[in-house]
Amino acid sequence: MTTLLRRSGSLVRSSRISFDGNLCLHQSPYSRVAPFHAFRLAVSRSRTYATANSPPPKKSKDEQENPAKSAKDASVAQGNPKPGKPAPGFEQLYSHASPLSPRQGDGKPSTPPTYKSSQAERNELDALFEILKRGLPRSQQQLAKQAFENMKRNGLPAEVKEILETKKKGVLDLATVARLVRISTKFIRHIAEQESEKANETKSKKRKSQKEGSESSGTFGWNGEFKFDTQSIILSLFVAYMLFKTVLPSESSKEITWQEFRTTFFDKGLVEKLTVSNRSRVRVDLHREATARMYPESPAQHSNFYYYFSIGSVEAFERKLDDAQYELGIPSQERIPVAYREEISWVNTLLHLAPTLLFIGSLIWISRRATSGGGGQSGIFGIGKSRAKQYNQEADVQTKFKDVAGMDEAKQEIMEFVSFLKEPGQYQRLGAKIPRGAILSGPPGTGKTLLAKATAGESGVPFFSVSGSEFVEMFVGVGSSRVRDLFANARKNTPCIVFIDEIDAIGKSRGKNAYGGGNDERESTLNQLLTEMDGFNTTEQVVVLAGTNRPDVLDKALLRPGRFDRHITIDAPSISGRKQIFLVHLGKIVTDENMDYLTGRLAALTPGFSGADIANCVNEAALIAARTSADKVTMKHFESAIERVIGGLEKKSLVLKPKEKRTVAYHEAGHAICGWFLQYADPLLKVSIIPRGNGALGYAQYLPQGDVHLRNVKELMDRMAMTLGGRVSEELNFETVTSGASDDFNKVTRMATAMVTKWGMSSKIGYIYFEEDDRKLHKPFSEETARNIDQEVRRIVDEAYKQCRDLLTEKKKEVELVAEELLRKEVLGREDMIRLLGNRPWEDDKEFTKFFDKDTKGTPPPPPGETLGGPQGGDVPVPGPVM
Ligand SMILES: Nc1ncnc2c1ncn2[C@@H]1O[C@H](COP(=O)(O)OP(=O)(O)OP(=O)(O)O)[C@@H](O)[C@H]1O
Repeated sequence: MTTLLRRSGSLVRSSRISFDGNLCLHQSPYSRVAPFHAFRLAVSRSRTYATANSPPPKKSKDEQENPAKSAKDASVAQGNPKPGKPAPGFEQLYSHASPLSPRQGDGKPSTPPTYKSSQAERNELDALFEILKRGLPRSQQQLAKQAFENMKRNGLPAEVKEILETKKKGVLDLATVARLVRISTKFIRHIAEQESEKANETKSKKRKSQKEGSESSGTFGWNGEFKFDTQSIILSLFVAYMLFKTVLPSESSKEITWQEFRTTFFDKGLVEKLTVSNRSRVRVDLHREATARMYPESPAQHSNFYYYFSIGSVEAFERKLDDAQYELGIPSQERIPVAYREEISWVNTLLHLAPTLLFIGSLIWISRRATSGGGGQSGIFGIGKSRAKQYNQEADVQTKFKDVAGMDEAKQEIMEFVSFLKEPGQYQRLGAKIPRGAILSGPPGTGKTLLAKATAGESGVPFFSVSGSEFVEMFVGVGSSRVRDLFANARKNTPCIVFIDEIDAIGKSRGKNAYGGGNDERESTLNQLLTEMDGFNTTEQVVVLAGTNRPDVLDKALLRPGRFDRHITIDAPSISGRKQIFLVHLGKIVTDENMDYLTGRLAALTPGFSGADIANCVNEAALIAARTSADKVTMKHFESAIERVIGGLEKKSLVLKPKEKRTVAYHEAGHAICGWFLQYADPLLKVSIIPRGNGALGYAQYLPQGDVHLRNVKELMDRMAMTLGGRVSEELNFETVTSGASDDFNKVTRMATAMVTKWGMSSKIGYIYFEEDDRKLHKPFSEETARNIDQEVRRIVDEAYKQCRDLLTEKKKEVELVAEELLRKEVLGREDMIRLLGNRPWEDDKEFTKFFDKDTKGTPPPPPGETLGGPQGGDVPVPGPVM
């Protein structure tokens, strides 16, 4: 017997018998009851056939005539005079068309009668449940219990009642037991169905509410669709792993020693199979049921759990196992099977691959970071791609020619490109060659980019905008590759406009770099550009526009006809141009000023302003108005904005000493008197001795004498005399002079030098032009000429000085008058000057004066223009062509 027990196979056999035998503990009628699952199969099979094929049972005539009566009779016949209602939740059981279902007259299942149970019957039910339970899987035991409890509580169905009656009589045959099992199964299934229905209902309600929630909030919730993006995959993997870890016991295997293996499992015959992995580890598979019975607390009963032990060598293990089996007397045909296998450990494999994966990952990450900052191209392969931004003609390029004020000639020139892009046929028919491109050159902010955009907007074609510097990269060959890519893109999108801003970054003249060698990368980029521009055929509607502030440094090859055929120069706007630009930008501003007067006055006040300066000024005025909580922008705000743009913010915190203030006032008065009494100088518009942000101790604005294009010697001499007015006034009114006139001297010297070396205004030097080139080490003239130039410059400045000194000596009283008034009021305007000095002896340009002399509202005439001399500051008007 001992031997038999130690044999694992025998143990299993005996355990099965005892398990089945548990069901038969009660002798008599139950003793041969088959396990529950076998009945279940049989019952469900018979039910299926019955429900599918049998017609409802025929009713007797009496039943048909009086169904209620017949039901009552039936109940009475069963010894239960008052049939009750079915137990709640059991109604449906009878509502299915099955032979079990009692039927009403209309063929619909009727509510079956139930019978109140006695205590004895309830005890019987408990006993029946105990028997049934053993044949049920654990998951169903709870449901079965619930079914029996329901019966006890709410009444017994007729059939159950019948079975209990039969049992009472002591004759419970196999067919009756089968009936009992069938009814119980049905109840259990019914309860299970109800629960799952309930669960489904709750689920669908939840889903519905989630859906509604996500729809109403406009966010995307889970809608049953999988999105295969990296983040979802990683998230799902993580959730799956966490679930796996939660559902499965964290310890799915446990190491034991050989001794434990022997005493705990092997000697007790619990081992089913051994598996040797990688010649170092033995997995022990146990007979689970037997182990569970012997060690109820052991984790070994879980299907995913196993024990293992390590071995030194396979040979030693086999020897030990043989010895052990021999000791136990296990015959060779019943010995424990041993399998061998080689396993690959994923963890080890991953650890081996980790450095390589890490390296590749870092490479990809670095390349992405390196290129993503610059303009949207990602990945190391995107480095040679063009970074031009493409503007869509419908959505992005809304600029039209009406938004570009002034520069009528430039617009005229560029208009031809628009009509070429719109109607190419008209040109091609006449055999005209279409210009390939145009270079727009001019000072910063004069509207070159704006004009190019307007060209694209008018012609309704895609617009590629790129800056010259975006071709430049530290890698060799990237520039030319980007040029190639840009033009390839453009060709795919014909007709289109390509705009290269700041083209001088790549288009600089080759070989001009005298020092330090050439820049091969830049030159190869330029060569590629030249090639691409040559590469168009006449039918390709790609127009290349380029903008630059330095047309003088561009390579000649770039400018030749066939590439950039048109050279369009955009200068700082004239007074009428400024007026129009103000008009464009004032469109968005809330103001009730008279537009004609406002734009005229502002244009007069802003000589030398570019379009960008004007846009800035208008915006600044709106900001000032907003800061003071005004409802509209007034002239005062515009004037403050102009002052601010020119001179910077007033520095009220910087308080000058009385002596310094006096010097500044006399200095400014000197300039003002010269400007008032010299015929070709500019009369004062506004002067203030409040220091401003950029280091100037004062600020003055002079009325410009129209847009001047030529200056004669007399005008230049008057301007130089006016510029020296500050210092001369200091000399005449104080014991000593200050450093405040240095910028005046700079201006005067440059004017005088230009008169001598460029404008042929010195009879001694003659009609010679000497180019200033700071990069050249040697001057382009001899020592003697240099000496002569110096003498001539000195002579001219001395003459201007004399002229100024004579005037200010004569007008010493007036200087004092103006200076003292300035000291008192800190700010003087044109009206103050007229009040103090009378009308100017010379006629001023009406174009300008009309905006200031008309000003009867007392608004101080505002000021763009010059900043007044602090120690390092400048003052005095700047004669246009001289500078
Ligand atoms: N003629 C104009 N009409 C209306 N607005 C203008 C005009 N010129 C310039 N502006 C304003 O100035 C801004 C800057 O102009 P833009 O960028 O075209 O100058 P740019 O000549 O290309 O300057 P840069 O040479 O520095 O590139 C424009 O956005 C516009 O608001």
